[in-house]
Amino acid sequence: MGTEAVRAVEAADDLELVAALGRGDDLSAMVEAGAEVAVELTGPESVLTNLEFCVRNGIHGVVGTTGWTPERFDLVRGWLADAPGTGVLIAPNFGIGAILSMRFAREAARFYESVEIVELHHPDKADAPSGTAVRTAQLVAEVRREAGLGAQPDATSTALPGARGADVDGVPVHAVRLRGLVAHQEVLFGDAGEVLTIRHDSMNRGSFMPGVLLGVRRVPGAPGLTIGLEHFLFDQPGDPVGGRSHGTDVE
Ligand SMILES: NC(=O)C1=CN([C@@H]2O[C@H](COP(=O)(O)OP(=O)(O)OC[C@H]3O[C@@H](n4cnc5c(N)ncnc54)[C@H](OP(=O)(O)O)[C@@H]3O)[C@@H](O)[C@H]2O)C=CC1
Ligand SMILES: O=C(O)C1=N[C@H](C(=O)O)C[C@H](O)C1
Repeated sequence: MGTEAVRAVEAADDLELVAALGRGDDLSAMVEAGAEVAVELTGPESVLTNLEFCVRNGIHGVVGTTGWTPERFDLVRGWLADAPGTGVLIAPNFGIGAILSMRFAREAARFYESVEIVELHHPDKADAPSGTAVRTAQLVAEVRREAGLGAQPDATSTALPGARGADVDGVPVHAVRLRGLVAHQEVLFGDAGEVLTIRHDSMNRGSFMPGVLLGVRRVPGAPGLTIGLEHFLFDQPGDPVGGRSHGTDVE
């Protein structure tokens, strides 16, 4: 992802690549190079150190690294509270189709008694379930709560550990790791006599780059923490998903 992002920024006429850092490189190289925005694509074990450095130095952050928890988001909010004017976008998925599929899942959620998510990725992925699946489950669960839908039907009384997936906000999420895959997700909705499947496939990492570039262009104008690229994609006035006020959390 980092290699693709470097290529994408270099190819963009309106952006300038001033630094490209890898493991072990001195983060202060970003400050010395005058970086305005940093794109963070490493792993769950290093993202916090890198992002804290950026925020403390007034460098806006576009973060694709996954493995986030509510406690980790709170840490970022704490740093940003001391850095008014600095923006951080944390995007569980930069793929336009993935963001659309999350939106479609939100739309469908109130109509179905059952919902489960299957995410499928390459076996080099560190975190499970994927950030996208966690985010999708949370969005679906929020809509189910608002619609007054209760717990899902499930008569399972005996199961091997993991057989019913991870419980994310009441939504079972199943993670497949398979050589040959890139990044894929199915959201399965079920009700009496019908099943709706919303599937998205990322065929290569280049597919994430338009979203990365959108984040880089937009984050300087969005102080505070923004979770989800949809807030930059769907920001027409009156749009309930994208409407945002600058300087506050947007999730
Ligand atoms: N939001 C989105 O749309 C997407 C998000 N992702 C997420 O982005 C992250 C990266 O994915 P991917 O590129 O596939 O993973 P890779 O493992 O292929 O690449 C991660 C890179 O980060 C480097 N790295 C590790 N630690 C540090 C550090 N402290 N400082 C600088 N570089 C470091 C690694 O170096 P080394 O080779 O030495 O280990 C490696 O080159 C993951 O969290 C993944 O889930 C991925 C795809 C899309
Ligand atoms: O690690 C990956 O590859 C991906 N990670 C992100 C996630 O965890 O959702 C986005 C995409 O699925 C690819």
